[in-house]
Amino acid sequence: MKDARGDYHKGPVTLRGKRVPGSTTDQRLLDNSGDAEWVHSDPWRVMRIQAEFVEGFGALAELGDAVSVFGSARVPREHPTYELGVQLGRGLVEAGFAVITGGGPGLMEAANRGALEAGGASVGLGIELPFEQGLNEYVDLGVNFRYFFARKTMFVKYAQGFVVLPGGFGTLDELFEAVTLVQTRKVTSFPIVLLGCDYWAGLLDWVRGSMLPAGTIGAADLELLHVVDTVDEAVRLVRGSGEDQAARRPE
Ligand SMILES: C/C(=C\CNc1ncnc2c1ncn2[C@@H]1O[C@H](COP(=O)(O)O)[C@@H](O)[C@H]1O)CO
Repeated sequence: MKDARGDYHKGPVTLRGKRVPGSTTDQRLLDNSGDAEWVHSDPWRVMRIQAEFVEGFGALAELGDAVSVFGSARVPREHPTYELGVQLGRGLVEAGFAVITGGGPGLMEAANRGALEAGGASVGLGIELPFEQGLNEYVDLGVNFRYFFARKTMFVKYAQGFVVLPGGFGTLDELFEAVTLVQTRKVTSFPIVLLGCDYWAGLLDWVRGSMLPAGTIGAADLELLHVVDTVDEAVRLVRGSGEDQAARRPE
């Protein structure tokens, strides 16, 4: 609406001069003619983003203790690392955790499969991709996201820790998002476990041999990553942190 000075106010936004629209918001709302391009505009995008958060929070609020598992979308079922993923899903459920993955194929499917077969909650947070394959068949609670950043919030908000299986760029993105949140203390008591010493050795060497001497991380930051070779060790590390959190929880 226009004020006495002729300024046009649209929520917190003030428009002046040639930016003042020739029609009011109500006029545009009630005018059914014209093209439908507006549904693809940023304000509508914000509504869809909000809806993703609301739906994600609603679906996961009662999940209970959970661990997010990341790993390659490309590892086939016959590969030994797939079996490691199945065992991880199983081990986490036996330790009392729900398992949250990206809901896709490969090692996500493996962890969901282990979780489901062990009788636990098996969550898949799917993402809309051009080459999307849908949720894997071992997900029993699935939420599909259009936006990576909304989905990432769910991985952190509803988990007590992360276990990271071998993976590519997607897995590294999720790993370093978590590391940054812990490093900047946006989340606390949040173990990040890399499962597969051989696979992760090169990355860890580079972190120690290049990042540390360059001063882009501190020595204490190295402690943020736990690298292990067995499911038992991974589960022990995330369970340990769960106990820390329980001890600090108010009565
Ligand atoms: C590549 C293929 C399918 C991709 N489908 C995905 N579905 C769900 N989540 C995915 C998918 N691809 C990547 N992600 C996320 O990134 C991580 C795996 O990425 P990487 O590059 O394979 O390591 C994973 O944790 C997901 O959250 C068809 O083969």
